[in-house]
Amino acid sequence: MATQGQVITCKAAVAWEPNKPLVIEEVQVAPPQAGEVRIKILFTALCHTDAYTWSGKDPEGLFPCILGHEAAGIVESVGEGVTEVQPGDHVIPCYQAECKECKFCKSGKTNLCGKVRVATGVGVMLTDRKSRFSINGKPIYHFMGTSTFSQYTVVHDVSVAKIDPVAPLEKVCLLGCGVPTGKHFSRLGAVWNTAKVEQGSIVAVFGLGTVGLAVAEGAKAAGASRIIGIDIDTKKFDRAKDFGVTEFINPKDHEKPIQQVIVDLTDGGVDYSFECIGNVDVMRAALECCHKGWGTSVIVGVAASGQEISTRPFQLVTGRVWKGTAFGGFKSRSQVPLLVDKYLKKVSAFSALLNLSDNLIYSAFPTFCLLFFQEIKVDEYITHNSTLPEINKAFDMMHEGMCLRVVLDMFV
Ligand SMILES: NC(=O)C1=CN([C@@H]2O[C@H](COP(=O)(O)OP(=O)(O)OC[C@H]3O[C@@H](n4cnc5c(N)ncnc54)[C@H](O)[C@@H]3O)[C@@H](O)[C@H]2O)C=CC1
Ligand SMILES: N[C@@H](CCC(=O)N[C@@H](CSC=O)C(=O)NCC(=O)O)C(=O)O
Ligand SMILES: [Zn+2]
Ligand SMILES: [Zn+2]
Repeated sequence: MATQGQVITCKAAVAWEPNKPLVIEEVQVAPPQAGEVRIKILFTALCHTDAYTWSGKDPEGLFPCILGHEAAGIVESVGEGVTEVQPGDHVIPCYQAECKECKFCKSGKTNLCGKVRVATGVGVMLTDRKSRFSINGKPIYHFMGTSTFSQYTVVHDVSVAKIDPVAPLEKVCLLGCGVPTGKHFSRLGAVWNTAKVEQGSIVAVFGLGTVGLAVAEGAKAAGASRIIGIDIDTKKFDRAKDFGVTEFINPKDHEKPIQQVIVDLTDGGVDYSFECIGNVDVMRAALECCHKGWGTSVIVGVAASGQEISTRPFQLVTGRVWKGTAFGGFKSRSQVPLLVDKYLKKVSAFSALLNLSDNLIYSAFPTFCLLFFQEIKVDEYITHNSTLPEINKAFDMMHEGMCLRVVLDMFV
């Protein structure tokens, strides 16, 4: 039966209150309005950021809401004026929009987009500042402009990446957040976009979850000579070797501050460090373990409301650089489809070569070819598969440190 223009009643995991178990509810999903797209979500993964907002520590967290932002699905219907996708298209909803028109998009300096952020930050759609989700007339807030813990969701058209229909949605759903955030994918992602790790660099990765391991993998591909993985959970260490980590440190094994331990081990500090946890004390350690004069530290983790970073300004005066990254610097609508192509090994070498200067093509060509044609790891980050009704157990696994990504089949 055609559902276009109709309210769809479907199942969704609703977060009624912070920290209270998600409840599988029958929700009503209104048809998309102008500039909106309704998507049938087939697979969604859980990211630590969902747990963060659910915990009540996100200043933008509103309840009741439908969490979820790492997913893939099929367009069910589109609102007026939507031209770039149509029903039946395979898509990845992107929490980071790309309108291609706002000053952010046009700047060439950032992947952040300003078009719908004001609405997605308060759980509504831009057109009328209302939610498309309700339960018996009670509105339920959207989350990150995606709300993928629902069998159907409505998103802004600037937040939809159309992908090759051949791609397995149960795998490429991971390209909606965590993996690209850290991964290089032919000189893209946090390691390349944000920090530009060079051959021979010493890299420290704090936090060996999906995001940290993707950073490690990217650093390895960039030619890092040492990749030091730091985690307080030693069961993370074995798996991390497969993602390129060469040395492990558990801060709990040391009396000295972890930054001092790393400085001592590296003749003055690392060239690059990445904080992939969301802990402001660790962010400080990650900056302070960087080498004087040039060390760069990238904040990837998301810290709780009220938390602030600090260090002695002398750390920066003496040449260390403190940066951050959102979605690894990727432009969502234009680059997520390329990541999918790369996963499918179909992307054209030519388009990537266009991104390189002549000198770089000449000097980096052999390395580039190696990187470009190497297989894209995505499946390796999926440690568990589950279903929507089992979502609370999936989050338990995350909190116990049992998993990397758990992918939920939304219709089982
Ligand atoms: N900036 C961005 O665009 C994105 C940021 N994130 C953020 O990145 C962070 C990591 O996300 P996931 O990998 O999904 O999380 P995760 O929970 O899978 O991994 C975090 C790791 O940090 C370790 N850890 C916790 N406290 C630690 C400490 N004090 N010292 C050392 N290790 C510690 C844990 O044992 C775990 O292995 C989260 O804060 C998440 O919100 C996630 C996606 C995108
Ligand atoms: N609402 C949060 C913001 C958290 C945050 O920084 N999110 C990251 C993505 S985390 C994905 O898993 C991000 O890209 N931020 C940029 C943005 O525009 O939100 C808070 O206020 O703490
Ligand atoms: Zn995420
Ligand atoms: Zn924009």
